[in-house]
Amino acid sequence: MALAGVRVIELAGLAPAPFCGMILSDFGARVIRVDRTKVSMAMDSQARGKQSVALNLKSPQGVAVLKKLCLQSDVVLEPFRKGVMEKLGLGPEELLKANPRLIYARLTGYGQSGSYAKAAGHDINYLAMSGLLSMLGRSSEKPYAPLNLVADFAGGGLMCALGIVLALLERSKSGQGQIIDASMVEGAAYVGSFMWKSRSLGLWNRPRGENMLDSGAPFYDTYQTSDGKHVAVGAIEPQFYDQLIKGLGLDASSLSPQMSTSDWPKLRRTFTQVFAQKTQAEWSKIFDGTDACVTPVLPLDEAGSHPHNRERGSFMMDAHGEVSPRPAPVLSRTPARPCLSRDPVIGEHTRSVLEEYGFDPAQIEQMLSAGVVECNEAKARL
Ligand SMILES: C[C@H](CCC[C@@H](C)[C@H]1CC[C@H]2[C@@H]3[C@H](O)C[C@@H]4C[C@H](O)CC[C@]4(C)[C@H]3C[C@H](O)[C@]12C)C(=O)SCCNC(=O)CCNC(=O)[C@H](O)C(C)(C)COP(=O)(O)OP(=O)(O)OC[C@H]1O[C@@H](n2cnc3c(N)ncnc32)[C@H](O)[C@@H]1OP(=O)(O)O
Repeated sequence: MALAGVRVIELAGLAPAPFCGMILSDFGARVIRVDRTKVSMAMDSQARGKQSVALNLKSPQGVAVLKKLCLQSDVVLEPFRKGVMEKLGLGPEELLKANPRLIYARLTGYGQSGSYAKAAGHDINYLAMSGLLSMLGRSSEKPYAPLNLVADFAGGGLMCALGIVLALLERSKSGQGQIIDASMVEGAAYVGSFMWKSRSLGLWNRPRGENMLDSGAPFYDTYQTSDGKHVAVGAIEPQFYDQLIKGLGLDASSLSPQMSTSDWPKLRRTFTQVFAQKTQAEWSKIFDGTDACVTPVLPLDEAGSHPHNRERGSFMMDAHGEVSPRPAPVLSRTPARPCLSRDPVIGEHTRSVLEEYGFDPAQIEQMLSAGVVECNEAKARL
């Protein structure tokens, strides 16, 4: 796999960093997640392929253990507020001095500088600060955050994984590591660059929810079908729009021109009435195989069984029967091979990892009895 041989130390955090770690693991990196001790259940639901070491970083010995792990690793990924690692004596200065090849990835909401740098926050806050949240939401409704997708995952975990891969590539030429300051505000905004760079095209001239791509256009929206499900319509280009009108059984000459924005509300009412006359499956039968850009709105537990997704194997089932998306993109020669076995129990691999990284059994036993580490391999076998 593309990242085979890369060793990552992921410090346990909330959603974004675990997603970054899962991406690296799916594409072949070895990811050792450092969990807190005295925690019963992992907060990480994106843990496939990872190993878990339970380590108390509030103890000097715990800090020394992490330093030794990072000495022999390629990447350290930390999900904490600015300054936390420095407070622990694990800041970039210390770790890069010991291991100049280390890639020190810092995934935060607001970045390592600026007045908000030490403020708590979550996806919706970062999305709001990026500027993008102001564009999300239907006309006359307040802005809404699309799940915690944009800042946490697209602009956070995924962007941080990109940064790590870029730094690994650069290190293959320079031999040097570096620090990655991954701000979710900036990552989200960067993902949304098109919104800034397409303003000159007049795409966003109207109020929120009245533009072509923000639910203003009737030919770019969702509609309820007679069985209470929905279809998505994205017939932007005239040649696709013509096929939409044809599939709906409407007479184009009786409708207002597609781009007559003042007639969009009336056109939407017409589409709403027509789509409500058939089931989602009936509309799929009509539109599948055409370029009308009409697709079923699939719930999570149906996406994997849709013929197109099934034919591609777009979703995977792990050893426990849990279905989730397969890693993307598909690399032809070195595709990801996601782990299908269960997620690690906290501390399951503490002993094996510490032995591998040069700690002798007596040292491990001493740290175990001192509460510096937790070894839960037995619990994992239950
Ligand atoms: C929208 C998302 C949030 C989604 C969260 C959900 C995924 C989870 C929310 C509720 C969870 C469920 C719930 O808890 C119930 C169940 C519990 C069960 O155990 C698991 C299943 C649950 C169902 C559980 C499942 C899920 O986890 C939930 C549904 C987001 O937006 S996430 C993005 C958040 N923002 C960032 O990541 C930006 C950077 N980080 C930060 O800004 C801060 O970390 C943050 C997030 C504001 C938290 O601040 P906090 O004060 O808590 O921490 P920090 O200041 O970062 O300091 C960390 C301290 O911890 C110490 N530490 C770290 N590692 C260790 C260690 N190994 N040993 C000892 N100590 C450690 C570190 O030294 C710091 O200590 P100090 O504070 O003293 O410096």
